[in-house]
Amino acid sequence: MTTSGQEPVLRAGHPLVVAVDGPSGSGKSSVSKAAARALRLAYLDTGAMYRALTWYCLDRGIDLKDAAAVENAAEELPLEQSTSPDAEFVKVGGVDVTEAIREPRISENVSAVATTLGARTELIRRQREQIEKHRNRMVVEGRDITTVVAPRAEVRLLLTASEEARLRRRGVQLGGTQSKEQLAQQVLERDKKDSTVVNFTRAADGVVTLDSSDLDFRQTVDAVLDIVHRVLEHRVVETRD
Ligand SMILES: Nc1ncnc2c1ncn2[C@@H]1O[C@H](COP(=O)(O)OP(=O)(O)OP(=O)(O)O)[C@@H](O)[C@H]1O
Ligand SMILES: Nc1ccn([C@H]2C[C@H](O)[C@@H](COP(=O)(O)O)O2)c(=O)n1
Repeated sequence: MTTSGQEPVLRAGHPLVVAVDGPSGSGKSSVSKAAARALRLAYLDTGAMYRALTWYCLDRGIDLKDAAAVENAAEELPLEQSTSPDAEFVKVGGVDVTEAIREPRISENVSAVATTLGARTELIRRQREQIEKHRNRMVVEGRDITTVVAPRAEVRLLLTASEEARLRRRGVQLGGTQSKEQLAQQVLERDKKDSTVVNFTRAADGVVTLDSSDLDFRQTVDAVLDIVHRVLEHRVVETRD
C-alpha cells in the first residue's frame, strides 16, 4: 500500500515492465528474480540468452570471430527459456544447458558473441517478443534493457556496486574456488569487453541508480521494490490530476 492509500503495483492487466541493467556481479539476476516474485511478474534473464547462443556456437564449432556465422546462429537458435522467477531453466534444441551456460568456458567466450551486432539485433527482437507475450508484465535484466530493449519501461534501474563488493560477491557465489586474478578476469575484464557495445555504467536519462555496495541482499531487493512503488504511486497521482 502506498502513502496515497492506493495499491498501484498489483493491478492485474496494467503494464509493468521493470528494466534492470548493471555490471557483472552487481546482483541483477538474483535481485531481479526476487523482485519479480514479490511483484508477481514474469522474469527474463537476457544474459542467459547470450550465454545460450555462445553454448550453441561452441557446440557447432562456429568461429566466434565470424560475425556472419554468429548472426546466422542467433537467427536459428532453438531456445527455450523459463520466464518464471521460480523455475530456472534454459534449453537449446531440447538439451538442458541451465548449468552448462554458467561454466567458465562460456563466461570466457560470451563477450565475443555479445559484441556481434547482428546477433544482438536478433536477441533484442526475441527479448521484446517475450515482453509482449507476457503483456508487458515482466522484470527484465541485462546490460541494455533500460536503453535499447525497453527504453519506455515503467521502471528503469541501474543496479551498481563497487568493484570490491562485486568481486567479493562473485567469489562467495563460486564457493571460494577462484583466485583473485580469475575473479578479476571473469568480472572486470568481461565488463570492459562488453562495454564496447553497450553502456551499463552510467544511468541514461530517466534511469534510477541504485548503489548496493553497502546493502545486503534483502535490503537491495527492498530498495528496488520501494523504487517501483514510488514510481507507480507517482503515476497514479499523475493519472488522477
Ligand atoms: N546486495 C547484495 N549483497 C550481498 N550479496 C548480493 C547482493 N546482491 C546480490 N548478491 C549476491 O551476489 C552474487 C552475484 O549476484 P548476481 O549473480 O545476481 O549478479 P549479476 O549482476 O546478475 O551478475 P552477472 O551479470 O555476472 O550474471 C549472488 O550470489 C547474489 O546472491
Ligand atoms: N542485455 C544483455 C545481457 C547480457 N549481455 C552480455 C554481457 C555478458 O558478458 C553476457 C552474459 O551476461 P550475464 O549472464 O553475465 O549477465 O551477456 C549483453 O551484452 N546484453
